[in-house]
Amino acid sequence: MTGLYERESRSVSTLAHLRFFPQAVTGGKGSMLRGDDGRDLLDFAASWGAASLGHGHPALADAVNRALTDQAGASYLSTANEPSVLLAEKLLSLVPERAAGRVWFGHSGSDANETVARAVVAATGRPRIISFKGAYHGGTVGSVAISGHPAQGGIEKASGLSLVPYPDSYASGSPEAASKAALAHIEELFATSVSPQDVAAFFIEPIQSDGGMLVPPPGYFREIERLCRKHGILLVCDEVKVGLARTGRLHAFEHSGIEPDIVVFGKGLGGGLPISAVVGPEAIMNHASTFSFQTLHGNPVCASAGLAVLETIERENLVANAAKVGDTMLSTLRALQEKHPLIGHVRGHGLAIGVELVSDREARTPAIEQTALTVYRAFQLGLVIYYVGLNSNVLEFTPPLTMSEDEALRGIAILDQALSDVEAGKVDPQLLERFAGW
Ligand SMILES: Cc1ncc(COP(=O)(O)O)c(/C=N/[C@@H]2CCCCNC2=O)c1O
Repeated sequence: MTGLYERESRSVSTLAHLRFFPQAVTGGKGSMLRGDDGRDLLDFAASWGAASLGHGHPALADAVNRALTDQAGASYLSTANEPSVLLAEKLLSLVPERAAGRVWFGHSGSDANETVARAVVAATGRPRIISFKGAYHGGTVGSVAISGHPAQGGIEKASGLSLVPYPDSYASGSPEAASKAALAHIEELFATSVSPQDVAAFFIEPIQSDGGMLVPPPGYFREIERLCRKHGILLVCDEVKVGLARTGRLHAFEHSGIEPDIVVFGKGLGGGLPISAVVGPEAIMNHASTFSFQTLHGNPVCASAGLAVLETIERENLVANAAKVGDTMLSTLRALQEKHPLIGHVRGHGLAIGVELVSDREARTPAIEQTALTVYRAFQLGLVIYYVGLNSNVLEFTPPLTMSEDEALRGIAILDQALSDVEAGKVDPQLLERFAGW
């Protein structure tokens, strides 16, 4: 345990802790973080996907410095400011026509999804919302209320919420079986307990990330879109973690061939600064004033960061980089399945990848302790990677969009060693005593 980590334990609250190992950093550049012990750490997490441009990207630093040096206030509540207007105009140009109405800015994916959950009910007069078991839409009261992640069990859900299963092709044995089962559940819901005309919105993740990096079966979300259109249900796509180039397309929903009514952005939009955005139809987004606001929403510094991220994604062709480097990672990880019995399934698109670890391939038994030991050992060897999943057994790869192929292969080599060490019983489970994970 390093000095900084010990000092943190005597000063910073644990309320926000989601800790897997004693990571303590003092700086970073590109795909690298600098540990307080001076170690170079290769970052496959990018702070849960927020550091989309890596660390210390000059375009982001320059944009933030300019916005702070000539500061157009610190909010958009009671004044327009140029950076937030420019960013709104840019986002409107990037989403499907049906969503290109107005843009709301927030600080986080949580406050964005919470705002959508309230606005769709208020604007449509429909009291119900559908979302998925395993979904993580946020950590605030109103976003937890429409989430389905087991880590939030016991926290109150929205009274009109229906949670339905997300199709899991690995658990179901095939994409076809997964899609059929998940769609049958929705048909049953509409036939027995929920009138579709009462449903304001269906919240989806185009890849369910905290639920285990679940990639939806081909055609599944086209069918969900068809049902939504048929019943006048707004399709809300939460692109907070896997959006904005991460999957090798600008929007992750493009892989499913759908056009959401409302698109939610966060995390990587700010490149490490707190900004989120909701882009949706004018009828929803202009339903009222003084409906959802916090003082620093739409501030010009974070809006400038968002503009710099979108411009850098275009200028450095990061959509193509995510696709290329991600394909290399997927094929390299799949090759490792031959060597490591722990690897049950490798899945993802671009730089949104999940590796599910199992202790029994036939039964697909979640390898919960081995997953925790693997990420701890990887950290000891110089790689930062976290885990997700309903059973906390899915390694999550969300590296900076700027990561190079060489860095990707170097990180996978470290992971290879970590898996070998865990499989050989060389990693002491007592290391996990102070790290509760999810
Ligand atoms: C699809 C999706 N939508 C919304 C959110 C909430 O974003 P914020 O944590 O910025 O409020 C998230 C946040 N995800 C969590 C953040 C907490 C740590 C666990 N890992 C995540 O990526 C998300 O993945």
